[in-house]
Amino acid sequence: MAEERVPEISPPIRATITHVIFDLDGLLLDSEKFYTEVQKKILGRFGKTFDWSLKVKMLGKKAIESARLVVEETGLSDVMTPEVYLEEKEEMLQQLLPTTELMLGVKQLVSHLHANGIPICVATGSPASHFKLKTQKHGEIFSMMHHVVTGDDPEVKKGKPSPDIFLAAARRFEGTVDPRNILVFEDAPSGIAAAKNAGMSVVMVPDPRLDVYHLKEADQVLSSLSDFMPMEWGLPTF
Ligand SMILES: O=P(O)(O)OC[C@@H](O)CO
Ligand SMILES: [Mg+2]
Repeated sequence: MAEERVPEISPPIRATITHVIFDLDGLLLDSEKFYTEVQKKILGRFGKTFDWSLKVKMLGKKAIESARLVVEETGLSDVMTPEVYLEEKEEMLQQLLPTTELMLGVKQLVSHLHANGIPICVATGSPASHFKLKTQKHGEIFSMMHHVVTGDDPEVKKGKPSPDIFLAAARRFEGTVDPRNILVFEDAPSGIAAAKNAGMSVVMVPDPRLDVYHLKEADQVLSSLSDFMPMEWGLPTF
């Protein structure tokens, strides 16, 4: 008797994606650990600890917004302004950021989307000067990005969870792009909220230490970018 062939069943398409926006820190780059290290060192000098709950609030934010949060929430306001706090961090970051490595699956996914003509870009809360330092070893990957929007861009009035940065990133693609056709990749709760506020779909690749309640607004949650299935989003398959 001939063996019965079981037809392959494709998963339903979640959305029809034509354009992709990548977050940077903690998503494309393993750079959050450097910001954490520097924050711990500065706070340690004042006998303060830098805990995970504060780190979660800072993820994805513009540098000055993060600095304000640290200074206010750790009671440093009497000894330091957010601006001085940023300056304190800078020297150590200048040493650490150029050593930044890519996260798992980045090379494969970015190269795949680029090779298949899907317009891709970066939207990061961090400033342009830090983008340059962090990406200097990874020129090939970042040359595939159509554009980069950083947190100090004049169009980014408010950081994530405001949709400003993702709407600015969408405007800089060629032609008019409907936000419903844009997929954002993010690691931060504030970034998930920003993408949803911009009317976009969002795949979250969270730090495993994040509490599950932070994951619920994401359209999909993955352990790493290497688990992403383009077909589920109407994108060309690997
Ligand atoms: O928006 P991203 O690229 O995550 O960067 C902002 C912040 O998380 C850096 O500590
Ligand atoms: Mg991030």
